[in-house]
Amino acid sequence: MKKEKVVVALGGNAILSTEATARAQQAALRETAEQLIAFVEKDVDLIISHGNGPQVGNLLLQQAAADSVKNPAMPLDTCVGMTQGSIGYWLQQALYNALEPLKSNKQVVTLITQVVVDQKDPSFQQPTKPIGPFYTEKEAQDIMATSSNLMVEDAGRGWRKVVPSPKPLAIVEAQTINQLVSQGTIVIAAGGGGIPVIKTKGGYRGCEAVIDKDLASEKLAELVEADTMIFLTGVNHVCLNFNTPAEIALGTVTVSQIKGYLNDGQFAAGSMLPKVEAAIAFVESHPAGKAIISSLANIHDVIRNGSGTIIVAD
Ligand SMILES: Nc1ncnc2c1ncn2[C@@H]1O[C@H](COP(=O)(O)OP(=O)(O)O)[C@@H](O)[C@H]1O
Ligand SMILES: NC(=O)OP(=O)(O)O
Repeated sequence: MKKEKVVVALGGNAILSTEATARAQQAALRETAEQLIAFVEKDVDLIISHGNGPQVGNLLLQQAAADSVKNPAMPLDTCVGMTQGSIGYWLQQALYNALEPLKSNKQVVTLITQVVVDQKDPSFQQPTKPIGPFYTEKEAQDIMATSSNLMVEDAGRGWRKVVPSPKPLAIVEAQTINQLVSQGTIVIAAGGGGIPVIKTKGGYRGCEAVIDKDLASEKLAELVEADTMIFLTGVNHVCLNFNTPAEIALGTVTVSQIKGYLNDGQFAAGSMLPKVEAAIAFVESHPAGKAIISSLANIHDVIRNGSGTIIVAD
């Protein structure tokens, strides 16, 4: 019998909780992997993607700090590839260790993934994706005055560097991902939104940008014809009137209903909005499928009891 194919997009708190050391991120991913084992117990075909905003911004700073003729700073597309490698390594190892007590013979692989974008995407002229550490406004103004960096205020949390974030159009390795997952391998793919590449007459070429991981994960789910797309973030449900006394948690909603809430401005740009947009895009592309937005901590309830916000076709 054909297994359910699930794409899980991991939010920032799955990787980085307190500090950005390798040890702390590996510890966070150990806990994440233990939660993700619920999908192995359910016996689904599993593809996992993840973000890299804090990590790729930190890596760029490290590159700039060490830049010299003999040790040149790497460009942003290469840094995205480097974070796919490091976060993929941590998660892959954590998953193997979490699988060990189950005596499962499941294999786990991290796939370096290139995501095709349009060279003319307006985001190249107007950077929108916050990456790296947070700064005070004063620090941000000083950075902008002394460098070519563009900084913006990020959802009330502080100021961050912003980089272009073009829309994902296609995934170069989609077929390989599908082949691996159909053999029963857990595939970690499109990490950090994938490495942005443009298609030229001479072949694919990397470009300096960071793709939104929710949009890239949706594109991946579409291309591998997933049955279910799950966004795991910091809240159990998408809410109306979020963080107010009138907050209402959404359970199962249709695409039309959630589009209405979106048009009413219920979802914050840069946080819940891209998840809701990606969920809508997935269900519209695959009306038999469903998109779920919930938290890692709630994953057992999502799997067993249909908890979380579930977006379905009308
Ligand atoms: N309408 C909303 N309903 C629920 N959460 C919301 C809403 N608007 C903003 N949020 C916040 O957005 C967060 C998800 O965005 P973010 O932390 O950027 O994503 P990620 O988990 O992918 O890193 C939630 O944990 C919550 O704090
Ligand atoms: N690439 C990306 O969207 O990463 P974050 O979710 O960590 O910002």
